[in-house]
Amino acid sequence: MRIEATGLGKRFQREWIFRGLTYIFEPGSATAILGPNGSGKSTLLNTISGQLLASEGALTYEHAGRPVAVEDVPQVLAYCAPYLEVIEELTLTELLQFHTRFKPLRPGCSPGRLIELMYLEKSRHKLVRDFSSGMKQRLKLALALYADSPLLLLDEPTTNLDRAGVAWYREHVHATAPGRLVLVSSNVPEEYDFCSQQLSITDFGAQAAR
Ligand SMILES: Nc1ncnc2c1ncn2[C@@H]1O[C@H](COP(=O)(O)OP(=O)(O)OP(=O)(O)O)[C@@H](O)[C@H]1O
Repeated sequence: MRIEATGLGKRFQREWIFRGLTYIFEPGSATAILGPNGSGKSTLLNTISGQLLASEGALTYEHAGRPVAVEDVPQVLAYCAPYLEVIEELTLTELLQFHTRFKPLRPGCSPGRLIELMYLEKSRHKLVRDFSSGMKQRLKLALALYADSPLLLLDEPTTNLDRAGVAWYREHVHATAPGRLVLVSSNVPEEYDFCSQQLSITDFGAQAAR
């Protein structure tokens, strides 16, 4: 997956959140999007994923040498973010069966295997609503990391995770990132230190856009 941003800008009403971003996200690369709270990292990820419309500039997507239309980006995208929820009325097993009908897991990974990888065997019949916040985050991360998708977006991936959870994230992001285009929005080095590229939003974010 390759994404090219040209003169990309986003504003809400009169407030520019970022402006003038020209950048190529190369296939197989991992990029950390860095910046303080409120600087526009999530807005940038949502714009790049096509969920928010850019206010100016252009985004082009390419996968396996073919252009991808913005409306087809959800099919190639796996996204984990604090503001994206899973269906809480289902048990873990039901949720995995439902979710993977639309977002298949990578070859060789089944819902049963994912439960083992998450160390959630004892909770397979528990309602997701009754998961702790850390269990829920591990579930959301596992669904994104192990999705069979060439584009992986992670927004503050260790939210709600304890030390063991952070170590789990690091192990599994290392296992699943290679070969995909990965963007990580973060302030925490241990979330993004595997990324070979860094993009500081303060270079084209709200301050720079004024
Ligand atoms: N839908 C919206 N309408 C108006 N303003 C918005 C909207 N979404 C975000 N903003 C504003 O855009 C700015 C950037 O927010 P954003 O969530 O992208 O920052 P962030 O860098 O991800 O922050 P954090 O690190 O705290 O998650 C903030 O000032 C926020 O209030």
